[in-house]
Amino acid sequence: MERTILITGVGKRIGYALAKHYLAQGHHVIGTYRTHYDSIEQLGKLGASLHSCDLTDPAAIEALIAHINEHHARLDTIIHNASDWLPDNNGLSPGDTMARMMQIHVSAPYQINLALAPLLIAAAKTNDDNIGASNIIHITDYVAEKGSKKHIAYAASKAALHNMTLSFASLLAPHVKVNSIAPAMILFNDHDDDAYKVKALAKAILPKEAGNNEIISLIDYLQNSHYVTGRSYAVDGGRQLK
Ligand SMILES: NC(=O)C1=CN([C@@H]2O[C@H](COP(=O)(O)OP(=O)(O)OC[C@H]3O[C@@H](n4cnc5c(N)ncnc54)[C@H](OP(=O)(O)O)[C@@H]3O)[C@@H](O)[C@H]2O)C=CC1
Ligand SMILES: Nc1nc2c(c(=O)[nH]1)N=C([C@H](O)[C@@H](O)CO)CN2
Repeated sequence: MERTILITGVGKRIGYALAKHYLAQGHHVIGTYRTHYDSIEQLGKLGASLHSCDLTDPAAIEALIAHINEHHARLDTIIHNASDWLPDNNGLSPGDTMARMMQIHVSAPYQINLALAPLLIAAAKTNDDNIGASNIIHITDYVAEKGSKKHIAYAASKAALHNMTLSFASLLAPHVKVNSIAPAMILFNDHDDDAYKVKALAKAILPKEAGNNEIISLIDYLQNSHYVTGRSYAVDGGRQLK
């Protein structure tokens, strides 16, 4: 079935891979971005609807919501991917650090989910099996359950994002499923040196950089399910067993 899928943070890495995957499958992708990379041009040429939206800007969030409600007849899936992996020693005050993490990872998804839920419900009802036919996916992090000594505010905000999975799953049943995906070592960053990579890989009993497809395959499964909701799906190489 052809879906309309909203993905936040499509400019690079996992969000970009998700957008390309669903465009290649013939779905309609609505992508938000902050920085206008060449990748945004590429996604536009592939047919994506693209919106500049800094999730720390309330006016930009309101404009995104208004545009989607006015210009998109249906919405089947929201993937909250956009994220800022801010360490606590980032130069901002602790108050500003926590406020930024909660804004991007909690407040923005909260506003978007509440405003666009009617579209998700309406889309689900167009399906023969309309139970659990639409989806919200919150991409959290393994550290939401474990904590992090160097990313305290980030980890707390991802834990709050998972708590919203529980609340929205109850609120939007039976037509909309709401699930978390809690990744660990999916993609290194360009600035990661060999020492960091060795240390990071050693944290899991499956020591590998998992890659985008681990997330893509799980989202494909969640979208096609009609029975899984209110849960977190770990993609972490068995870190809890180390
Ligand atoms: N990569 C990994 O190994 C892991 C990833 N995750 C989670 O998976 C998801 C994707 O990860 P990854 O692709 O590595 O993420 P990145 O940090 O590489 O990119 C995140 C995206 O979010 C955007 N973004 C950041 N801040 C804002 C903002 N204020 N407003 C709007 N957009 C913003 C970025 O835009 P811009 O390009 O402008 O910065 C970028 O497109 C994230 O939720 C992340 O927390 C969790 C654990 C491990
Ligand atoms: N927004 C982001 N969140 C996270 C990233 C990232 O690059 N962007 N990376 C990680 C690490 O891979 C970490 O899981 C390694 O243990 C975590 N979150």
